[in-house]
Amino acid sequence: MPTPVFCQQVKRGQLDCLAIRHPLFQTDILLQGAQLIYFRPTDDPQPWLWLSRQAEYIPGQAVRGGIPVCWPWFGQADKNPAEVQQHINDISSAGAHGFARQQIWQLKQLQEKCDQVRLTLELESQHSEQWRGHARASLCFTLRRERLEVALTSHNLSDKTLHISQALHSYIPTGDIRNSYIRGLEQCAYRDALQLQDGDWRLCRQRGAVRFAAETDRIYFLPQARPVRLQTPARQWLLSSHGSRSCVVWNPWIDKSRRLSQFADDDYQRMLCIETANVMDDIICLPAGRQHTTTLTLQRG
Ligand SMILES: O=P(O)(O)OC[C@H]1O[C@H](O)[C@H](O)[C@@H](O)[C@@H]1O
Repeated sequence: MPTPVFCQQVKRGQLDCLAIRHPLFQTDILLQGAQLIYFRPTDDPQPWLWLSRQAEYIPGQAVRGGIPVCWPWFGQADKNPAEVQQHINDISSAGAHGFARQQIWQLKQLQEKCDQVRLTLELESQHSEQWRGHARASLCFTLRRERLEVALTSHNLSDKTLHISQALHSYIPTGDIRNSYIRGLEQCAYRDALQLQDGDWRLCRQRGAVRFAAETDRIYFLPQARPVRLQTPARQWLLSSHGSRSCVVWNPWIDKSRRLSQFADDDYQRMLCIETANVMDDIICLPAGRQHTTTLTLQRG
């Protein structure tokens, strides 16, 4: 790799961080979890991702904000399809959202240009205490003034079929959650993780825009990849995806905010998560040697 001009490795608390100071934008990406925690075009006064003011930068603990990577399983292990669970050694002790967000990724590629920076981080996972699988996760960031693109590739390095659930767990800022809404999910079926019906998360259908007036934790199923628009009081965001047919929408609201780590009691008013996912019916099935890429593009709407 040529000597970087815009990118340098710095410390954020106890964690190593790639700080990119390009004339057109600024980004911070932690090597732990390949977690992007900051992105702001130089001519924009506001960062594009929400990051907790109580964020802690400690080894082995995901930071609350930015874009954590949930891989090779999403959410609680026991809520995953049996195909995903079969690769997890001890379901009862398996942490939520897999292990990739707590591990150190390696910088494999950095390409700096006058209008963009592209960098790729990789994590190779062999059989471990937690997981029976051999796969490589690569996260390629393409950073430009007008858009942020994140591509997560899972590559099955084993000789057996592998099943993965995952999400790019984007935390988006809003000035006021009660005056924010999402368009693009109208008529989509979703599972409501806060309502049980016959032992399963209740299956519902979205009527109109998604609005927020209570705790929200839903998995939407998209019949085909389509962009999602978030309207907040001051801004509109456009999230586009490829390789994903499921989208998680989450806001912890009042009670859960009090229980969350690295989260102020009133933070729920200023954030929401729109997660580009591959979960439930949309998990990734990778035959030996195959790979799959899921891409999120975030831009101002
Ligand atoms: O607190 P974390 O492990 O980061 O999870 C935060 C949230 O992630 C997802 O959005 C899940 O759907 C939620 O159920 C969960 O509360």
